[in-house]
Amino acid sequence: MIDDKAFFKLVLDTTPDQVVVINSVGDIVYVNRSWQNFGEQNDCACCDMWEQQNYLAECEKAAQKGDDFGLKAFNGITSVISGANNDFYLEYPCHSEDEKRWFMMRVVSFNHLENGYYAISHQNITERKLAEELVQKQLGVDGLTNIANRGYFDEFLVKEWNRCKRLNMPLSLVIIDLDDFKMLNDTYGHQQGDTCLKEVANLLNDFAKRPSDLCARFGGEEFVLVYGNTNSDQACSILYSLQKKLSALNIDNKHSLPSKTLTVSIGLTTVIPCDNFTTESLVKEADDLLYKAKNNGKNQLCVSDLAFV
Ligand SMILES: Nc1nc2c(ncn2[C@@H]2O[C@H](COP(=O)(O)OP(=O)(O)OP(=O)(O)O)[C@@H](O)[C@H]2O)c(=O)[nH]1
Repeated sequence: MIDDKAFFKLVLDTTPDQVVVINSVGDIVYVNRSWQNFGEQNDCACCDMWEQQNYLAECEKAAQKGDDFGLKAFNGITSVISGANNDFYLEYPCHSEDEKRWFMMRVVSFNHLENGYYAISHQNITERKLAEELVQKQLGVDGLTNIANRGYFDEFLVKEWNRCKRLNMPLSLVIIDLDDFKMLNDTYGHQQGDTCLKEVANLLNDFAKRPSDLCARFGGEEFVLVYGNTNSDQACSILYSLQKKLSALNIDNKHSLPSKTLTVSIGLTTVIPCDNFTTESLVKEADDLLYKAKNNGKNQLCVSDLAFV
């Protein structure tokens, strides 16, 4: 039986997973070779000079900067240290400038010479996550917000267009763009920006309840709403209550000009589908109205009713 410290250290250095061991107050007491390599290649505070670092303090720092995953990691690790949980798993994004990456953190406790220790391993799960993203895309779901994606919207709009054309009913199309979203990203960080997009998407999705309605992410910080069998007045009244609910969310965007909290600009157009129009011209009209709203100072709704033209 081998009982040699150097031997086991070498064994731990063979794993591609980044392993770090902390004590019960979060001080790092051991890291393997993969951990050190990752730190050197990625400029990570916690991997560099690891002997002087406290893992929990690094998670807390990340959480204070608005990193949700930092907070989740902190809570998960402390739950294992306190004995509330036997172990803890967390899948989290760790994208670099030029590469999408995800990792799974796994925390397990063990005792050595009557002291409690916690082995935290980080496994690269990017391949699986990319495969999941691809499946989601094929299913028509936007990976970040979990609402419909652009591809699903394109198909839905054509179907709803044809149905409304057959039944001679109005169809309303709305394009919503978050105001000064770049500022929000720049002020609070990209991750906070992602959280904001998810919050807004959830809210908008609540305003697409009927089978003939759809809320989708059009791209970036733009969303679309389709309302079959809905005239301009009806769509406007939905959008006024949507604007109220959005402003009640009170999402900070302190450097934005229209307001210190997040606002949106909206283009709404309504048409009774016929051969004079196409789905493309409908989208273009809503987009033109959106840009009119932006140019008029943002935080407003611009409307055109083509149903009676
Ligand atoms: N966090 C995050 N940001 C995104 C995402 N998609 C697009 N963005 C950002 O959205 C910002 C859009 O910037 P702009 O097109 O200048 O628009 P804006 O700052 O909202 O300005 P206006 O439209 O004129 O009000 C860019 O900084 C993009 O990086 C995303 O998925 N997550």
